[in-house]
Amino acid sequence: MSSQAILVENLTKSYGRFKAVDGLTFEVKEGEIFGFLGPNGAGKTTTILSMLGIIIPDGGRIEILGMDMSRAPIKIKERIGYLPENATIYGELTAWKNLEFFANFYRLGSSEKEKRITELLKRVGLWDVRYRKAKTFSKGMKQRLLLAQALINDPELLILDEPTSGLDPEGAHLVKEIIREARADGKTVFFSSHILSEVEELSDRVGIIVRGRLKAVGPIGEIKRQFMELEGYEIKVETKEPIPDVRHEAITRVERLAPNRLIIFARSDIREWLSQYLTSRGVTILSLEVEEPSLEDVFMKTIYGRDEE
Ligand SMILES: Nc1ncnc2c1ncn2[C@@H]1O[C@H](COP(=O)(O)OP(=O)(O)OP(=O)(O)O)[C@@H](O)[C@H]1O
Repeated sequence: MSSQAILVENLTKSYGRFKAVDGLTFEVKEGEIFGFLGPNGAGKTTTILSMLGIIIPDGGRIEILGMDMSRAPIKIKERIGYLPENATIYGELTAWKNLEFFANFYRLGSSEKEKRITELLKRVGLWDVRYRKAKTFSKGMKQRLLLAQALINDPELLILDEPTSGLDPEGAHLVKEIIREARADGKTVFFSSHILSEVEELSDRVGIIVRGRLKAVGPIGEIKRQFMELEGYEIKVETKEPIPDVRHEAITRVERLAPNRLIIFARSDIREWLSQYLTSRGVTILSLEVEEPSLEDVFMKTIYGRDEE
């Protein structure tokens, strides 16, 4: 049994001459929530559709739950749940009937089917309105019904394309709760979003895609650290006495604001070294701060960063 729920290797897809996905490689581990973050048009949906076998990629390899997508698409689909971007429900059918319709695609006995539908309607908070036509539902209620639909076959892996898109904060919160519960149940969740805060809040690991390419992948904390190593730590130091020249292999640049005030740009956090160095030269430190970029900065710079120009 593989410990990866998803393996995407060197995935490439063009529409005409436009490369929507360009050599994408990442993996999603079993049991984790993986947030696929990127601006509109970055290639998220194209990647997802390739993972589902709906789009045939130009190149690369996709393994889902240890199976090759190009060889076992049907077997794979039986074990995953999918929520498309802008999915629609049957407005003329009740919540119950909507789920029943999808439950009929899977080989479930009728008591098993009823049990599953009951559980899911309760889980997504639609039990009390199960006999209401879905067209009377709010956007958030519709989205929760769609999530229940994606869960109908008790999938091992959930693939959700922009699951909170267009929802108000309350609606988005409920959707996030359902996603967390799915993980608590042992399911793996892959979801896409262009909303940084939500990806940060929900994901165990994150992949950032920009113009068809993966810009970073890993736990948010690690991505921030990697970025800081690349972009530099900004260390501000203020002392009582004038500061002598500071030299360290991690320092990329020094800005002297005053004889006793410096901003040091470095590839690592050298505060400890700096404080020892200055103290050993009889300089009293008044303040020593390091500037950490917010994830917002990381994201923005990843998108509009130098190598993109
Ligand atoms: N069938 C198609 N024909 C031509 N171009 C396409 C097609 N589908 C997508 N594209 C283009 O490929 C790029 C990637 O689209 P994709 O839908 O994968 O991005 P996305 O990250 O999911 O964005 P969004 O969040 O806006 O859906 C976009 O520039 C889009 O215009």
